[in-house]
Amino acid sequence: LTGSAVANPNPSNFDREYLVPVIIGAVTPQTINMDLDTGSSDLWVFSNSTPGAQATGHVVYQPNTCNASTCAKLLPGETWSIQYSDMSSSSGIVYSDLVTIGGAAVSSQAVEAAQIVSSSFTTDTANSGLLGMAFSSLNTCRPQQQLTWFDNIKASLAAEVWTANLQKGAAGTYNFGYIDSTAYNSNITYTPVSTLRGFWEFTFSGYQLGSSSFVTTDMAAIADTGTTLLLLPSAVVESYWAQVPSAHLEPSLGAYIYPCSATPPNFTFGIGSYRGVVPGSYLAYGPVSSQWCYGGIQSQGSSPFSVFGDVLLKAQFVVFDVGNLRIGYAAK
Ligand SMILES: COc1ccc(CN)cc1O
Repeated sequence: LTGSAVANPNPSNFDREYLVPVIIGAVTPQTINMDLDTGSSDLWVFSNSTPGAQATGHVVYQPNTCNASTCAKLLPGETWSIQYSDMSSSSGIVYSDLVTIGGAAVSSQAVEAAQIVSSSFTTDTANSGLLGMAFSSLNTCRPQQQLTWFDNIKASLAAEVWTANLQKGAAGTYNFGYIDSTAYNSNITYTPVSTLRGFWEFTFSGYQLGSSSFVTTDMAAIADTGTTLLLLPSAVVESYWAQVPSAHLEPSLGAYIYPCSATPPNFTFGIGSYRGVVPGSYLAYGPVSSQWCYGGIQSQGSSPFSVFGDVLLKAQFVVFDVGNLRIGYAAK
């Protein structure tokens, strides 16, 4: 078994997130566009349990709890509640239902129906749920923790692996169970993943800012498709933006902005001896005014790891190798 699904950048703004059409339900299937998120492990959707004012503009999951084996089933007493690093949150109840992604189906997947969503979810009307693809240890369902879609399907797949091939301003692909050797043009460099924090956490071997020399230093990072930007230690971020005249940390935004007339420098990361290049044009996130643009590299703050978000991931072919607990990067 294998699967392949399209990854559509959020239509309105600057590749803020990538949405995947997910088919939920057997008796009355619904296609729900969801943000595949390697930084979390809950599969949750806007639903008929979400207050109307919070669900306006969203497709909502309507579980068909009919009386056959293929119907949705409420999991009695199960609830979930999650808060993300951007302080957004959601919570609700849990059903079991058929969930198909790119032709690969899980018959009894925990589908977490939202009863409450925070405002930034409500306003993001292109996104009707999150599809957690981190490790199941982070799943918030209680009292019985639930498995991610990938954990449920992995034994049926040709290989316990999936890949992300995101694109700048264009549709990309998530493939499940196989590696498409036509999708990249360098060898894939793998490095071990630590699951101790439940994320796709790994060590990268250093970085290069623009045309400066490569700084060799082991650093921790997570690969997070659910984070838009590239988050690095504040000292590195300061050095990066120092290369752009007039770029500065804007106190009112808590973020670096730079003159839209400038193109930011490239960012290169190391995985062992592999060098992954993020073109400067990928690090231009979008305008905050007619003159000033929001940088694609920002500080990781007090986080103990950097966050390789979409602005970096879209420049690479990325292999999430669950079977071997490793992550792979290749140029494309
Ligand atoms: C408000 O939108 C989101 C909040 C948090 C995540 C997960 N990092 C994904 C989102 O699309």
